Amino acid sequence: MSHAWGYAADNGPDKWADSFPVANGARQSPIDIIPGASSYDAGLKPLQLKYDPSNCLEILNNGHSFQVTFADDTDSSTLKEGPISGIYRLKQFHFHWGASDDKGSEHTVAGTKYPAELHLVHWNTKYPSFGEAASKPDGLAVVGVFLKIGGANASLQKVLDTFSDIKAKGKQTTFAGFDPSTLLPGCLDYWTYDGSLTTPPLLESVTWIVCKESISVSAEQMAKFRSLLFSAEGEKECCMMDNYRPPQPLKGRSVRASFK
Ligand SMILES: Cc1ccnc(S(N)(=O)=O)n1
Ligand SMILES: [Zn+2]
Repeated sequence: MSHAWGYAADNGPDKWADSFPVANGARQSPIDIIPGASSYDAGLKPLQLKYDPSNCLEILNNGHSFQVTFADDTDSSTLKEGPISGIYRLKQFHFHWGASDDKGSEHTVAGTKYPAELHLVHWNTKYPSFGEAASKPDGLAVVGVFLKIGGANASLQKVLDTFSDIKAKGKQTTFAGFDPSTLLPGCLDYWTYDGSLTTPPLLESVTWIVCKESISVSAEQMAKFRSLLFSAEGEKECCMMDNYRPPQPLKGRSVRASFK
């Protein structure tokens, strides 16, 4: 791929292996989660997510999605327990979504696609930084939450209200005091498996933790997601949608469930 990766026909997921051969690796993400084929593991602990809103810094359109970035210089916004050992710090959260409400999530559940999926990205503090951790097999832990069409989500609306400031690629704005735990479902039952980043560089360093319960989003709010642009100011406008990678081969991996 002579040009930057994206989600179009000429630079999308089917082309990523040209520049990132790990795209065909043994532990790629996302996957189709088949509940009946997952195995309940009584040894899996409840997730311990503790976030400090004062760590929330800014929101950025990075040309592939938008991300909310957190200060990660202390252990004040962390993921512990669950399937992981040690302390993982929250680095950022972002979303993936579709051009219509019948698609958009990266993980699927017995083939069911959701209109969007939230990813909360954490890195293992046994390593000195996110960048270092991202190259280690136990370096990252991403909590995935499905969005399902229903009532408007007041917490999500706080994020959507910044979109006029970050419409184009490269735009960012201050976003302080947001508590990402308000985007979590009430029940934190989860599936977990060993996987990868779902966008280049597709590093196989992620312990995936996918929540069984979804959060709500209204159809109007989903339309707002699609008002963002893949393109930068001055470029031909290209609406940001269908920024999801389809499920990848399981290649013998097992998926464990924290619930019966
Ligand atoms: C930080 C980061 C980079 C690439 N991909 C991901 S993702 N979609 O696997 O969470 N996160
Ligand atoms: Zn993601």
